[in-house]
Amino acid sequence: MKRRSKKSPHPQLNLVVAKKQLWQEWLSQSKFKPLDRWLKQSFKKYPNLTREDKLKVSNDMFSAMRYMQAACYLESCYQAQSLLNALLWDKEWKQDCIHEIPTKEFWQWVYLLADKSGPGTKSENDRQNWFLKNRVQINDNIETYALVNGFRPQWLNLLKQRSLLQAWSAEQSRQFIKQQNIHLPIYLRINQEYQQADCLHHILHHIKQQGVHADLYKNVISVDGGTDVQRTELYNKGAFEIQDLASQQIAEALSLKPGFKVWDACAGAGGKTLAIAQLLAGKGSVTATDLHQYKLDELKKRAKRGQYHNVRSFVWDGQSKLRLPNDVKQQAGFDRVLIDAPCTSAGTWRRNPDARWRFSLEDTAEQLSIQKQILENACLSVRLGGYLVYATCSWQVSENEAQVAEFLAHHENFRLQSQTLLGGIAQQSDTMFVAVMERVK
Ligand SMILES: C[S@@+](CC[C@H](N)C(=O)[O-])C[C@H]1O[C@@H](n2cnc3c(N)ncnc32)[C@H](O)[C@@H]1O
Repeated sequence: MKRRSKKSPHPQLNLVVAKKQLWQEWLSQSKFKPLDRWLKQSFKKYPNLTREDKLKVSNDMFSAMRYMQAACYLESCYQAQSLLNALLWDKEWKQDCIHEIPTKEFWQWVYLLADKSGPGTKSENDRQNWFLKNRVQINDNIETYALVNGFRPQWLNLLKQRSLLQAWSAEQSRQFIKQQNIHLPIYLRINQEYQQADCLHHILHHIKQQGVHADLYKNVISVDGGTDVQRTELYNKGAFEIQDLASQQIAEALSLKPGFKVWDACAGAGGKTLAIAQLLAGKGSVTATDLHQYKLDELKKRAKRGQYHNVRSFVWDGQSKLRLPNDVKQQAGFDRVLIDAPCTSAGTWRRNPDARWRFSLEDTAEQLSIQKQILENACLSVRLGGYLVYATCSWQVSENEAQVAEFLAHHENFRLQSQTLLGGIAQQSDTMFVAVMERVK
C-alpha cells in the first residue's frame, strides 16, 4: 500500500493562510495573553506547518507586537501627511485601535520598522519614502523616537527616574529604549557536573547540530535561532536549564556557601531555586514556596531531572509568617531569604514584546502592594546576620529602589548591602533588579 505523504502540496499557501488566521485569532482577544505560550498552543491546529514555517510566523507576530503602536501611529501620520504630537496621540491610543488600520498597511509598517521590507508595491514605496523623509524629525523628538521604537511616550517619566539613578546620558536612555525592541538569545545555565571544559564543548556542539547559532561565554551558552533545546537529549539528562543571564546573576548575589539554609519565597517553577541548589553543592537546603501549587509541581519535576535532592517545596501565600521547618528553627531562621517578587515584568519586554501592552499604572500599584506584604512577612524568617535578598524583573524605580527604601525606613534591623540593576544597557539580557539587605539586629 502506498503511504500518504505528510507534506502539503502547497506549503507556501499553508503558511500564508495559517499566518492570516493566527493573526486574526490573536487580535480577537480582548486582552493579549502571553504570545509565546499562545503560539505554542495555537500551532497545534496547524499540523502541516514545518519548524521553519512556525519560526517565520512567530518572528512576524513578535515583530508585530514590537511595532504595533508604531504602525498605528505612522499610518495616522501618513494619512495626515504630518507628524502628529506623539504624547497626545499616545494618551488616546488603546489596543483596540489596531482594528482601525487595514491589515495590509499594518504589516507594511511592521516590516519597514523591523527592517524586513524589500522593494514593494506602490503603497509600500510611498510609505517608505514618507518615512525616510521624516526620519530625522522623528529621531530628533524623544517622544516620537520612543513611540516609533515601541516605547509609549507616557512611560518616559518612568524611564527618567531610572536614567537619573543610573546616571545615564540622554544617548544611553535612547539606547535603552531602542534595546527594548531588540531580540535576545536564550541562555543555558549549565549544571555543575557538566561544567568541565570538555562537557561544555560537547553541549555546545550538540546544540549547534540543531542548526542554530550557539556561543559559549565562561560557563554560559547562548542560543539563537529558534530551536527547542528542551527537546534535546542533553536537556532530558539534566545537563542544563534555560535561564536568562540576569536571572542567573540573582542566585550569585545571594553569596551562598555550602551548608546554608535558604528560602526561595516566590519560587515559581524554580528557575532560581535550582540555581541556588547548585551553588549549595548538595550541602544545606532550599525551601521553595509559591502561591501556586502547579508551579511548584513543575519545580519538583525540574529538581528531579537535575538531581537536586536538597530542595523541599510547599505553598505559601505571603500573607503571614512562614512556619519554619525544624532544622531552620534550630538556627533561628534562614541564612538567606530570596524574594523574587511578583512584579510588572517590565524588564522582560525584549523577550516578550507583547508584555508591554499589559503594563499599566493600575497593575503597578497592585504589584507594589503585594511586594510590600511579601517583604513584611518574609523578613521575619531571616536569622541574625542572614541576608534578605529582594529581586524583580522590572526596571521601574517604584518596584525596586523605592520599595527597598520604604522597607528599610520601617525595619531598622536590616541594613542595605547593595542594590544593582542587572541587564539594562550593560548586557544583552532581561533587565532585573537585586537588593541585598543584612539583618543586623
Ligand atoms: C517573578 S515570579 C518567580 C520566578 C521564579 N523565582 C523563577 O526564578 O522562575 C514571582 C512568583 O511569585 C508568585 N507569587 C505571586 N503572589 C504571591 C504571594 N502573595 N505569595 C507568594 N508567591 C506569590 C507567583 O506565583 C510567581 O511564581
